[in-house]
This record gives sequence, structure tokens and C-alpha cells, in this order.
Amino acid sequence: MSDPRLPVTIITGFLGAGKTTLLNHLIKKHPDKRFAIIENEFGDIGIDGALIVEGSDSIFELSNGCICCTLNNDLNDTLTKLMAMGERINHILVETTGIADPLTVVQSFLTGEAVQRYFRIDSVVCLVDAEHLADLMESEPEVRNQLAMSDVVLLNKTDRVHADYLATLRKTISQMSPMAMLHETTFADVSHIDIIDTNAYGGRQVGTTVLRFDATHRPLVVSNVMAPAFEKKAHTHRHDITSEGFEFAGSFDIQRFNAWIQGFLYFNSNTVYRVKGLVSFAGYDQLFVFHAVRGTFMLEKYEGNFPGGEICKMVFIGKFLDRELLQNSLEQLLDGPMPG
Ligand SMILES: Nc1nc2c(ncn2[C@@H]2O[C@H](COP(=O)(O)OP(=O)(O)OP(=O)(O)O)[C@@H](O)[C@H]2O)c(=O)[nH]1
Repeated sequence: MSDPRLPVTIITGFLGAGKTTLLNHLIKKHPDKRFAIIENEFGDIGIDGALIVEGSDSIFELSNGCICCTLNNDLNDTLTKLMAMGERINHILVETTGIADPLTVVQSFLTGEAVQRYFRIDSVVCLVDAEHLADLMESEPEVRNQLAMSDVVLLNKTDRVHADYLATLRKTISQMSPMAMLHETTFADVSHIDIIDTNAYGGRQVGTTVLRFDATHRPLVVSNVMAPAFEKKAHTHRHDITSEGFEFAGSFDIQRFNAWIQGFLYFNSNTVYRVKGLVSFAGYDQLFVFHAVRGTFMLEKYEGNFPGGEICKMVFIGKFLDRELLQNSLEQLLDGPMPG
């Protein structure tokens, strides 16, 4: 008998690796699915929700924190709401923040009898940015945790590195995550790869001895797959990465913006990991999406519904961010006479 529980795909991967891009591919690839999406953003100004293509009526945004620590209770509340939605959904996609430890997110689905009875983790999918993996493995412990917890690894952005280098990356990844299925992708294109309903997580549990079963709880047995009852560890990891969000009711001058952002990213590429924006520019009657991952950036037309008006939302994620300096710099980019 097939497992009647609601499958959950957890999408992890460092900042800018391609998680939202994958999510959009999955929605388009599976028009038959009634997805609920849990979108977690590290910052008070949410942008990712606006970047998700049409196809799901149920998007839960958990912003201003990380579901692996401060927002863990919010995640539990969301799971309670999802349980009440019944047949309206048949698969859950969770996009974690780029700095989340997926273990804690996984634990949320394995803690509490009602949750264990209702949900099953289908797989933990990790997006890897081929261009930046080597540097990030050195500086960001979360990247190692994300790889270690994954059942499926998508080595993404293969267009950004030399083909010979991919062999080295494959070796590094298989050392960190020997049990994961590894695929190479560009723009997280999974049209030829099965990601949904692979039961990779359950498959991993059968016969594995690395997960510790807590003898004080009776583990649920469903289709011969044991769900381990994790002991919730005190969560000690500390994010020294911070996020600063800004919102202006106005438009940027495109030339000032271009000149400033290029210099800013060039001089701060070691500390600014990610910049996202939804921006209007003076003289253009549409919104633009701005993405920067380290020094690389792109600007594209916003395809979603835009009620009109002028708005500029920018989010910066990195280390040692100076809010006041950023605020002053962005104000100078607004259309009109340069402020004092
Ligand atoms: N060159 C290239 N760019 C990519 C690829 N995949 C995604 N991108 C771009 O990388 C940027 C970040 O992609 P997202 O999907 O937003 O990344 P994310 O992991 O959701 O980012 P966060 O939510 O900030 O952690 C966007 O501009 C994407 O278009 C790829 O394979 N190659």
C-alpha cells in the first residue's frame, strides 16, 4: 500500500545557488500537483514570494528569520494550517534560507506524533553553486551541513565553470554526501531529472544505521520505513551573516544605479553574498528583478503581477553590512535631484 502521508520536498543550498529557480521549474514541470510552498526568507523584506511563478495558491512566507532557528515555531504553526487544508494540497515544497541548517528543518517534520502521521519527507534537495562551492566550503559551515543532509544534490550553474573543473566538484560533493544522487544542472533545469516523489529520504532511512532512534519514543512504522524520533538538540549555531532590507516609494535612476552597484559589488564581493531587488526605474513602466550573487549580477523584467506605482525594494545579505551607509547610498540613487 502506498504511503498516504503528504510528501514534503525540502530545498536547501547556500544563498543564490538557485533554489527559487528550481522551485519554479518544479511547479511548471508538475501542473498536476497541488503544491503548498513554504518560503523562508532571511530578512524582513520578502522578495522570493513575488518571484514564484503562478501555479500554487498556497504560499506561506516565513520572513525575518531563519526556519532553522528563530522561526521554527512559525514553521510548526504553518504545518498545523497545512494539516487543515486536506485535499486542497498534495505536495509540499519548502525553500529554506540559504544559511539554514536543514537538519533542524527535517526535525520539525519528525517531531510530534500528529506531524509524523500527516507528513513524510520525500527528499532533501541541495542546490550547489558550482562557481562558489570551493570558497564557501571553507568559510561557511552551513554549506557542509546542507550537503551532508541531502538525498539529491544538484550541481547547478555548470555554465559558470570550466567543464574539467566539474570532475573535481563531483568528487568533493561525493565525499561530503556519499549517499546522495548527484546531477548537474544549468538554471536548475530538472526537466530530465526526477525530483518529486522519489522517496529518496525514506529510501535512505531503510538500512541506515547513522540515525539514532530514541528509545523513549515509539517510532512510527509506515510501509516498513521507520521515522526516527529525534531528540531536539539545543540549537547552538550562530549566523554571523545578516540581512538588511530597504524599501522606497520611488524609482531609481538607472544610470546611477548601474554605476553604484557595479562598484559596490566589486569592492565587497568577499562579504556581500547576495543582493535581491524588485525595482522600478525612472522612464520605464514596469518592474525589474535584480539578482547579485557575489560579484555577478543580472537585471531582468519582472513577469509577475504588478499593480503599478513606483517602488524599490532591495535586500542585502552578507557579513559586516553597514545599514546607514547602504541607506544613504540607495537614497542617492533615487530619481530626482541628488539629496544633499
Ligand atoms: N549563470 C547561471 N545563473 C543561474 C543559474 N541558476 C540560477 N541562476 C541565477 O542565479 C540567481 C539566483 O538564483 P535563485 O534561484 O534566486 O537563488 P536562491 O538560491 O533562491 O537564492 P536565495 O533565496 O537568495 O538563497 C538568479 O539570478 C538566477 O537566475 C545557473 O545555472 N547559471
